[in-house]
Amino acid sequence: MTADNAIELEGVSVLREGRTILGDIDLTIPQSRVALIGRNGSGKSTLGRVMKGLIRPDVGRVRVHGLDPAQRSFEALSVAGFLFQNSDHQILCPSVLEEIGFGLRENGWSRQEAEAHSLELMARHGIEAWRDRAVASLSEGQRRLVCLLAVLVMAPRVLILDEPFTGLDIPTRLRLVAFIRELPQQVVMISHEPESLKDFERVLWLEEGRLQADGRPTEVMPEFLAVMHRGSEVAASW
Ligand SMILES: Nc1ncnc2c1ncn2[C@@H]1O[C@H](COP(=O)(O)OP(=O)(O)OP(=O)(O)O)[C@@H](O)[C@H]1O
Repeated sequence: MTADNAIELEGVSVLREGRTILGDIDLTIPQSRVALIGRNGSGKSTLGRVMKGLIRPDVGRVRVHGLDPAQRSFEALSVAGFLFQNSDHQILCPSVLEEIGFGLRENGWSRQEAEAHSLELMARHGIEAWRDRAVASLSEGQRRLVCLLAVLVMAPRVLILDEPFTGLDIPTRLRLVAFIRELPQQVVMISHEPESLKDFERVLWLEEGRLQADGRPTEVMPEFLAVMHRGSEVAASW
């Protein structure tokens, strides 16, 4: 079955060096706000990358709004946008305007068209004055916003955000939370911060590449936090 407004995974496994990084994941995600939580190394980024098509599963099938995200067509490549945890992994161009228009240029838009479209998006977010600034001269929070706009300019139907709040101060984080709240896209967010998940409809908790729990934040978060705090007590008793 394929739904054109949901992310679907059927029997998805990812294996590396003889280890199961993701094991037999079955999911249908029609909700518009979904969080991936879990301890370090539990497979969250891998699952996000599978949804974006950056990793092809060794076993199983993925469909994002009806498309295989690992297909090389423009439609399939742009169905989901991925915001990397570290903006240095995403930034490819020297200036802000070039960075935001890069994906459009790659997809055959002329420089003029890409710049006009990018500037319009920048103006909507009040940063058109940054057009010629070197991306390297921006703060981490500003770079995160540029990366987010470089993803949004492609008009993806789904946004996958890998720990977008890491390293941001409280005001910048709150601005980003508000920004994400208003997005019309379906959002899948990897986050360790319970505070940022208040608006979320569904939380998927991964443990060692498998689904440990799946439900509303009020159902999943108390148990998750209790287990994580027990983990820290074990660490403290070493
Ligand atoms: N290419 C690879 N080769 C071997 N092992 C890998 C590879 N990619 C990921 N892994 C392993 O898969 C596991 C899951 O990694 P992943 O980055 O998905 O976890 P995560 O939950 O996002 O972790 P974190 O919270 O630390 O970012 C880790 O043990 C990691 O070492």
